[in-house]
Amino acid sequence: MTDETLTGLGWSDHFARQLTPEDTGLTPARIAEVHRDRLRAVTLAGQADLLPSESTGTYVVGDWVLSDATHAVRRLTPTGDITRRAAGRDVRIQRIAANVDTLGIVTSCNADFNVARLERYLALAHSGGCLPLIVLTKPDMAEDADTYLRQTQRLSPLVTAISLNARDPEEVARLTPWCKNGQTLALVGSSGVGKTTLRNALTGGDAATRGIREDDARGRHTTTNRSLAPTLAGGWLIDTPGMRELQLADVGDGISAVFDDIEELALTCRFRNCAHEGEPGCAVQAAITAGDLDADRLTRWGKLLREDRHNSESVAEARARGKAFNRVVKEAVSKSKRKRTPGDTA
Ligand SMILES: Nc1nc2c(ncn2[C@@H]2O[C@H](COP(=O)(O)OP(=O)(O)OP(=O)(O)O)[C@@H](O)[C@H]2O)c(=O)[nH]1
Ligand SMILES: [Zn+2]
Repeated sequence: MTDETLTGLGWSDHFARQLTPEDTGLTPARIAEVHRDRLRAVTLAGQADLLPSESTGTYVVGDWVLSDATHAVRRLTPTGDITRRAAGRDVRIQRIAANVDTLGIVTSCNADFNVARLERYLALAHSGGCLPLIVLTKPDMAEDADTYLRQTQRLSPLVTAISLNARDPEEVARLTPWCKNGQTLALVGSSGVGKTTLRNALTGGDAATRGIREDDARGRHTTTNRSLAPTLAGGWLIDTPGMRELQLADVGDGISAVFDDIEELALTCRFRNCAHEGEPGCAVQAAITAGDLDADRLTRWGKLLREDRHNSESVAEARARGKAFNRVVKEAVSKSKRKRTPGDTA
């Protein structure tokens, strides 16, 4: 099942390898929208509405499923998941999108620009198994657009950064390499940085942008659907709602990748548990003194690590609590069963 057209939907060997003889008769479908009681999918035959075989919360935009034309019979393991800690008091990891090739991290050349936030998104991209691409919008409105680009390029030699006016379709066309030939690009970033404007240019759509929506007396102001939209270049675009409550959890590997320079230095500190706060023989502090490492960067690394640990620990704790609660319920149920067993005089 390596049909060229399936490749156009984002299919690859990664999914083909998961097929078993039992799947004969089922066809691959890619989830484009998740609704309360049904899934909208794209297939080789066009769009299809499928009934989920698990709770719809199991599926996210970008997932591949095998379908019998009515149901999503089986969900295939994705190449990676973009996740976050769910907003609210419940501690829960929430999948946001799956099978994303490139995470387009959108920020604008103004007050939205924030190095620490970019680093969080880079960690998120790494943990989600996708390539990070930083898109700096509104350079046309900034006097010093180049300084933003330079700061971004300094983040990591592995990061590609592009500065473009999202309102100019010719400039937006520079994003084509990341969303053609079945490639999936997902956009993340604060509200108002230009994601809808980019989406419209890339897909030929006409979703209302923030500028237009502000004139709208009904006060709609956020993009709520997370849908998979075909791009004009033959790829796919996932536009997630403004992730203002982005909380990192379980992305320790991503943080290590983004701050590999510091983690490598830390290996050569005299003490294995060095906190890099002035201990003797600290290689990290030595690098700061020598001007090889930015002290702010060390602070941001520490903050992200603490955030990730806090959120991930809470997740583990919540799981443990859930298990303990289940045990109590089970014990109570089996006790009451024992009581009701006929002939049991105990
Ligand atoms: N001058 C200029 N304006 C831009 C650029 N990108 C976006 N805008 C404008 O900024 C405003 C916000 O853009 P949107 O595309 O709605 O932002 P968004 O990220 O989709 O916002 P949410 O849907 O709330 O997440 C609109 O008025 C756009 O026309 C740019 O590169 N240059
Ligand atoms: Zn140290």
